[in-house]
Amino acid sequence: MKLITAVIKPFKLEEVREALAACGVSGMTVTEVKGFGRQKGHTELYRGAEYEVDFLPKMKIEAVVGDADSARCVEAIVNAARTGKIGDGKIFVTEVEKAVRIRTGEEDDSAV
Ligand SMILES: Nc1ncnc2c1ncn2[C@@H]1O[C@H](COP(=O)(O)OP(=O)(O)OP(=O)(O)O)[C@@H](O)[C@H]1O
Repeated sequence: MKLITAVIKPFKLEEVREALAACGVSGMTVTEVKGFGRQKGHTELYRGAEYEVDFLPKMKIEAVVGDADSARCVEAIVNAARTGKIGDGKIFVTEVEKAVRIRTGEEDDSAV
């Protein structure tokens, strides 16, 4: 299994959620975060206003998916989250050793 962590522009959350659902992703965790990338010190547009600050609001999406689905999900996120402007975000993919659905005790691929 893989953990896909995507940091995206907040207004793209719904589009990314729909794109992941279309990929068969059945669960995800979303957190409001702040961060910066290379654009630090430069101007980024957020809700129509220009900011020159260190940290900008972002949404972090975490989804654990089967190995076979990972590449397709990453592509779906890229397509849904891209505006072509700075600050579109990043995607990180990491290995997941174990998953358990607490209610049933199902494990790994059956649990995600
Ligand atoms: N190396 C990193 N490690 C962890 N989080 C990161 C990293 N780079 C970016 N992020 C997170 O992703 C968010 C969006 O990154 P951002 O799109 O600004 O990256 P960038 O490299 O500057 O790309 P761009 O040139 O498209 O703006 C940041 O606000 C931060 O929360």
